[in-house]
Amino acid sequence: MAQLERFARRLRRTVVPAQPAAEPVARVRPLTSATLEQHGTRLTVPTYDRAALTPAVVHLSVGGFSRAHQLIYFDEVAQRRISSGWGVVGVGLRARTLQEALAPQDNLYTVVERSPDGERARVVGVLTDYLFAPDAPGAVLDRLAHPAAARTVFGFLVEALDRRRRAGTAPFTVVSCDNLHRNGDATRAAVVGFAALRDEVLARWIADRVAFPSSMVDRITPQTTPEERAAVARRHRVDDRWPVITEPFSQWVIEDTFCNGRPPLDQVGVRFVRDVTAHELMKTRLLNASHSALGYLGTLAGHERIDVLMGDPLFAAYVTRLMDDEVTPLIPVPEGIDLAEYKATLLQRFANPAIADRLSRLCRRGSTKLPHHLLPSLRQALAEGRPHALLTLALAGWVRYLQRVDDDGRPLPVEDDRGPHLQALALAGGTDPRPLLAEESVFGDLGSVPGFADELAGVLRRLERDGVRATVAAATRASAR
Ligand SMILES: NC(=O)c1ccc[n+]([C@@H]2O[C@H](COP(=O)([O-])OP(=O)(O)OC[C@H]3O[C@@H](n4cnc5c(N)ncnc54)[C@H](O)[C@@H]3O)[C@@H](O)[C@H]2O)c1
Ligand SMILES: O=P(O)(O)OC[C@@H](O)[C@@H](O)[C@H](O)[C@H](O)CO
Repeated sequence: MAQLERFARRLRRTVVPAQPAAEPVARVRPLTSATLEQHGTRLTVPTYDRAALTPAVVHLSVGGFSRAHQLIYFDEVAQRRISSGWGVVGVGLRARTLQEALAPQDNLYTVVERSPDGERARVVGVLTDYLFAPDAPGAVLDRLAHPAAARTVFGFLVEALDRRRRAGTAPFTVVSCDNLHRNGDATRAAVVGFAALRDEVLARWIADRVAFPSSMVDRITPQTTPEERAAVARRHRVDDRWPVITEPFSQWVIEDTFCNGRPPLDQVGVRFVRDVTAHELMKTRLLNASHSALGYLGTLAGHERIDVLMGDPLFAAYVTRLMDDEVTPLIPVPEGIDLAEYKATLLQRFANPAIADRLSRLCRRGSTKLPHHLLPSLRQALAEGRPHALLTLALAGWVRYLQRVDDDGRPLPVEDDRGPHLQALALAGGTDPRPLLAEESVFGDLGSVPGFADELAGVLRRLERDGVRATVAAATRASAR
């Protein structure tokens, strides 16, 4: 629990107050290598020689989260002079926007860590280069191994590994940082499967020689809004085109199976373990499932932010009971973790008003998240005859959300690649979830578990008849008895 204790200490420590005391207002300067020294009088900036960094890590798909999480750990490795051997090259596959933002600022960017007490900002320098793959596939492959034309993450990885194999070079380790069950195994299956489509020998070489450690990543990082960008300029006098706002808490647990050198991340707070499963289950089944439950039910009740929702005793009690009564009995406790303390920290993190995470972010991509975070608990509770009314209510919240109207009749935006299809099924069923539950790619066999469809239908009827607040209150009361 050392990490959690550090987190609590950091929350208590005084940092830049959200409303700084009056002081002479410094000029807002752009962020570039040339202005770093000036920003250094107000913010933490890289003090290491960026030009001396070896670009040893390629991060595919750089988003707000990776900039606030994985890259911070590598930045710490450089900043604390542990090693200059772990610079990061970012690769974008979908959108050019981040490259457009970072190129004029020499790939520097600001991360603002916000707690209820105030905030601290640092400039991250460990991103030595950023490539937009569709514009520069050869350069991306050069970084990973050496050139060709690929389009997807798997295409790039397979091509690069093939070049290494042909050149007799050792393969690299592939670390997945997605919130997926056994994310390393899932990545291995996808990469090996992709390779097998073109060359069985290559596929076997990858299966035998490449390490795909699973990892658990955690740091709540909302999407940066234009208002946040303006606030960073106002408070920290740094004109960053795309800063990142994040919380003080951060956790990264990785399986110790690297095949070709391991970054010294253990010296900057990363935990290496033999098997990450217990950590991953704790995080995804408690944090991510609760996020989804609060996202859907809170949105139906007309809320927009999770910190405000957590200030509503009804929802705070609901999520506490959901975690304590229904999820905790189903998950193993990772070594060295005090689950009660972990859950208390989660409640505190959700309620952090300085982060003000939007429920719309928590609601997106339900069809990919629920099958990993919520449905496994529900299925397991049903199989073991354990309490599951609050999990069922969370699922009913998603069904109602797919029907796209909140309790006051306001329309809801659904951000999900499979949204239109699932919405049509949810709407066709009304309070009968059977058409939706028949979608086995999302629900597996849940629809055929005896009695479950009727149970879910009962909750959907109550939501329609009594509204979300009364339904949440009744289910939480019943759980407490
Ligand atoms: N934000 C958080 O609090 C948080 C915390 C832990 C884990 N995560 C995980 O990190 C990942 C990114 O989240 P984020 O908040 O940074 O989002 P984001 O929208 O800021 O970044 C996502 C990035 O991935 C790219 N991308 C999306 N789909 C892709 C695809 N099919 N192929 C290649 N690139 C693709 C996007 O272009 C973008 O650069 C998600 O898997 C999320 O679950 C996020
Ligand atoms: O990023 P998503 O859409 O998979 O999930 C939304 C949040 O639950 C997630 O980003 C959490 O904030 C994160 O997993 C915390 O570490």
